[in-house]
Amino acid sequence: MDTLVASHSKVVSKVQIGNSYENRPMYALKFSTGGEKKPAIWIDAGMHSREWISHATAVWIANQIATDYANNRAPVPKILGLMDIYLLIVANPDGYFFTHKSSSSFYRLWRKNRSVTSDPKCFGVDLNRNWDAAFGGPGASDNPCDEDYRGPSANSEIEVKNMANLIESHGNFKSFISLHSYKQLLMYPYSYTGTNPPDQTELHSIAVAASNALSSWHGTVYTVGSIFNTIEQASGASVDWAYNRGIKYSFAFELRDTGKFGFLLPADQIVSTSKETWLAIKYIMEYVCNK
Ligand SMILES: CS(=N)(=N)C[C@@H](Cc1ccccc1)C(=O)O
Ligand SMILES: [Zn+2]
Repeated sequence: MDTLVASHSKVVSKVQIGNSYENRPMYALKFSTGGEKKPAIWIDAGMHSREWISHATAVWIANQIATDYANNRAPVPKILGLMDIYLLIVANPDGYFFTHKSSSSFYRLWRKNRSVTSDPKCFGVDLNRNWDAAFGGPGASDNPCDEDYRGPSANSEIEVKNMANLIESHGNFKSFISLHSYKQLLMYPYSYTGTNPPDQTELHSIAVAASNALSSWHGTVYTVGSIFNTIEQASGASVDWAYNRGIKYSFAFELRDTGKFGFLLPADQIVSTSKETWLAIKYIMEYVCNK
């Protein structure tokens, strides 16, 4: 991040949105051509720490946004002329650190954050169940030892609080994109209910077009739909929270693959995954900035 800011200081800056539970700084990259409170686009990665392809893709995309802007390559200059982009590469720093402590699966496949819970044997809250959106409903667990433990209350986790605070205090986000892995899905709200969101038709058509752009690169096939219909019911999810706050263009990606490697996607797929994902994200951003 520091290298990117140093080499593109006119358009990229680092914003500390707070610290994690274990006191690691949470830095979002802000891409802006100036102006106050311009409409903005949010992209986060790594909410689930074992989904390493999401962090890697976010790093690649950060560099792509900066270099496309510097080289005046469409549509980035147009997008940044109208909107700011906030990119949080590591939404769960403590979990990410934990996944690097050992290659044994207890560490490498850690998903949650690392907060102490009411059960001394079990650490961590699933940050994607801790948001104030149907919190505590079906699609999350109240057992601290479960992978989808929602936490004691909505926004109980400092990492979620930091993200929600930035988005709320900014108040002018138009799009919210959350990168996860794996399963190759491009999804929109809701996850807490099977009821269609009011903007389902528009969100579905954007997601279909974006996934077609993605597939055009390497032939990777994504499935498109609401989170509830496509992957599972989940309460307390970030994308539902964003949509309920009026951030209409809210999406979640499940990046490669479909299970051959799963969370252990080999590093030699990082660049091709990033390039195809960028085509989809670029499509969404351009659509939003034309609205
Ligand atoms: C495989 S996974 N854990 N990334 C699937 C991910 C699905 C989801 C995305 C967005 C909103 C709600 C739910 C989750 O369980 O949080
Ligand atoms: Zn995930």
